[in-house]
Amino acid sequence: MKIIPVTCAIIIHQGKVLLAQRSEVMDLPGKWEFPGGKVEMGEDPKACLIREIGEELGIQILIKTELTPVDFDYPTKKIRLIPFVADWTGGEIILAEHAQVGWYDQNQLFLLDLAPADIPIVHELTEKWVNLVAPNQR
Ligand SMILES: Nc1nc2c([nH]c(=O)n2[C@H]2C[C@H](O)[C@@H](COP(=O)(O)OP(=O)(O)OP(=O)(O)O)O2)c(=O)[nH]1
Repeated sequence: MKIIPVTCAIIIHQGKVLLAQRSEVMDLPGKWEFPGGKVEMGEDPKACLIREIGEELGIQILIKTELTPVDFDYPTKKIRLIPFVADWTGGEIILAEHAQVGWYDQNQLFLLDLAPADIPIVHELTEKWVNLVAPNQR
């Protein structure tokens, strides 16, 4: 089975992280994830993420750092989830696809019913938190 590349954004704002809950009509209904989506043929992953965040949330982001991609096999597909830490630089959030979004403290993330591919990313985020978030934002 071919691996589908998917980008996702860890948007950190005022010391909190934006998580989105997938809606009933999406794959993995009800699961929480970092917003993003599939990379199109020939598309640069960062360009994909900027496009997906614009489409899904209606906001602009500035991509800062890439975390470690996660390969995950779901029953019907294999994905490579490519996470980028990003700042929210403009626009107001208007949901186009997700059921809801929320801003969470780093230590609340494991309380959510996360998409399984996101769990290693949340671990890495927790480990690197002090390096990723300035002291006045924590
Ligand atoms: N966007 C995103 N998708 C994730 C995450 N974790 C995870 O397992 N996935 C899965 C869910 C989907 O099976 C796949 C991404 O599909 P998607 O539905 O978000 O992407 P898309 O908007 O480009 O898809 P489509 O509706 O056009 O087919 O990756 C995550 O943190 N963010």
